[in-house]
Amino acid sequence: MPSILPPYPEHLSPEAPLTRISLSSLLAHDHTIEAALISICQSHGFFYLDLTTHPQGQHLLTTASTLLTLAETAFRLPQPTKDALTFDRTDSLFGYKAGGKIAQTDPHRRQDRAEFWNVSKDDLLANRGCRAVAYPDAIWARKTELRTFVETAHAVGMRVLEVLARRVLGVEAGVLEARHRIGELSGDHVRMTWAPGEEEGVGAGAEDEEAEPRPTTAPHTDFGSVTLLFNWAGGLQIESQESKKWEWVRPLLGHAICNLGDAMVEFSGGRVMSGKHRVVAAPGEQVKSERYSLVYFVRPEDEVYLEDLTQSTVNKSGTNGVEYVKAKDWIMKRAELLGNEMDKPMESKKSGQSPFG
Ligand SMILES: O=C(O)CCC(=O)C(=O)O
Ligand SMILES: [Fe+2]
Repeated sequence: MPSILPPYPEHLSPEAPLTRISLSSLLAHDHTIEAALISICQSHGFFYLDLTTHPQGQHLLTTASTLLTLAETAFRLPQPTKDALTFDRTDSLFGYKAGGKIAQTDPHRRQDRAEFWNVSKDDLLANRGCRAVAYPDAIWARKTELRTFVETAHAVGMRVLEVLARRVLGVEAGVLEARHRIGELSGDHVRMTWAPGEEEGVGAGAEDEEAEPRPTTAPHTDFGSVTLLFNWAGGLQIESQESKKWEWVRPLLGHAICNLGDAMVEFSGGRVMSGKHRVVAAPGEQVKSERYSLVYFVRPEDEVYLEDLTQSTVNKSGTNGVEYVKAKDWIMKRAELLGNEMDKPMESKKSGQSPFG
């Protein structure tokens, strides 16, 4: 945990009612847990993943804590060093993003506060054909830990996809597996995020519940398949499907927060959900603390079509009225919406639009 974080407020409402799924049970193919997972994915798509009782989970927890120390170093690099590695969003997703961006999907058009370092899975694993982005030495020196984090997080994501393939899409487990091979080029990456602390009283819900807070990370749905998130301070909120109100997500020790992204909405023909979320100033006394998070995005391979896999025959040419795009193009289009340069929202068949995840 970032050095001595003040406690999360005891009573903070509304709180997102996230179910806890045990990684041990999931890896043991426990039917009750699989059923719970399916029902979550068909409603809001967010859950806590209890990592405490399985060696793979414990490994993720230890590595996440180690990588937090890397994040502390990487965001403290001189601003010109960070700026020089800014990704341009039309060509690459990997490198640095400063705060101050306005998301196209944010109706309030407020500048975000979070900085990102996005480190590509393909660079870390030296996958054939990767672009080999130049990361700062401080990051590259920790590539061994980053690599094991990638391998374990990817394996956990694949287990989630395996359950959904068989029991929601009604296809063989291998159908999704074959579209998310770790050794093939994809938009998968480790994201470290950082945002400065704020003055007391500026947090969402602090005084005026209706006031629109400046986002740390603007409202979005993730656009990959599965996301694994580690955060230590509060501030993450999920939009309730029913009330459309923002609900707080309490960080839980020993747990990751797991959610589905829009690629899974496409693959499943709309049978699963990618929940809309955002990050605002941490609640209570935590508001003054710097906020870090660590994310792994499992995404489809670059050459994979974002098609509805529940349909047995798919016509990619568009002559049946539906034109499918390849994951690489889809992800780049979504990423272009990150900044404030773009005016046009892009079209999607089923999922909500978001510039971030
Ligand atoms: O920082 C967090 O808690 C969430 C970050 C997030 O949603 C994202 O990077 O897509
Ligand atoms: Fe996200």
